[in-house]
Amino acid sequence: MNASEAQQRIEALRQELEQYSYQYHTLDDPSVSDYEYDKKMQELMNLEEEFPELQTPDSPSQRVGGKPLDAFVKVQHDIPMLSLGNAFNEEELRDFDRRVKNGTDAEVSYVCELKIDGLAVSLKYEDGVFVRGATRGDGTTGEDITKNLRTIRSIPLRLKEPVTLEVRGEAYMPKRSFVSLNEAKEAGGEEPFANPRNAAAGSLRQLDPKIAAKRNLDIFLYGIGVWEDDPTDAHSDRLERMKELGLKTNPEWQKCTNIDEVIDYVNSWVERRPDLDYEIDGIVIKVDRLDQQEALGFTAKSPRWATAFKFPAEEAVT
Ligand SMILES: NC(=O)c1cc2c(N)ncc(C(N)=O)c2s1
Repeated sequence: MNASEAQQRIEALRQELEQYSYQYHTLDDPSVSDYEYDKKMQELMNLEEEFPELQTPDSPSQRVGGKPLDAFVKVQHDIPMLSLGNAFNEEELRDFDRRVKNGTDAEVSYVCELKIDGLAVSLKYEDGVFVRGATRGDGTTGEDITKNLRTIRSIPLRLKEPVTLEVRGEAYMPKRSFVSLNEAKEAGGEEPFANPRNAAAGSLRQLDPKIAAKRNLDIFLYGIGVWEDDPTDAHSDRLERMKELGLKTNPEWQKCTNIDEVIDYVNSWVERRPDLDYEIDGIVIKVDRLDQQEALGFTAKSPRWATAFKFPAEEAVT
């Protein structure tokens, strides 16, 4: 096989492997057997080894990259990753609703989303290619953990369209993975992690990507930072658009036309919380229309157009 034939075969294999990975990790709907996937991946790696000039960083073969880092590089967030104000009961949710209505002139709809108990991260895509991933850090300055985030199979290395944007989300460790990781740690005489959030944070702060790659981490994306020519005018549109681009969003979000519907949604998830395969520590409620978000603005550290209803700490995952 000559270089141009290899180039064609490599391109075809990359497309196939990216689609398989998207089906399996993002849609949770595998389209081929692991054997088939591994066979194609091995063929791609063999071709990239035979023709190293054809290797590119966005190749599916490059998920678990290189040698350990010496340290994490600091990165500045173009738009701060803020924390959320909290509500702990129904009355405080109604107070939030009153404040929102005082700050807007029209009817307000909300979007409710599960508050994932993991590590907040930012993913940057340029012309559709994943170029940088960072921790939230103090909201202004985070750490570059791109190599570790590339090992999360549900993070696409290339979006379905060549869009330039920065998205925010929560990397997390599924409950089942947390239990088996702690069993392995205890069997090896190592200190177990206290909870899945610490396990996810600990895994993503490893300097060696090979360790993160073994931790079966996952992610839900839920927000936008910088987005050139953003075509949306509501948060719910953004969630739909992120999904169209191949980004993994949480399927349980719901639009609510008033605070009573928000309270019903919150109460329903108090009951359903143990059924989830990942930990949540509450519900995030956001004003849906972006122009109303803009009118409401921010306090020194939180948006006025969102709040987090907090659940009591979940009983330990064992
Ligand atoms: N600190 C924050 O702004 C957020 C934190 C989280 C979280 N841990 N999980 C989900 C969402 C969401 N769906 O918006 C948010 S937003």
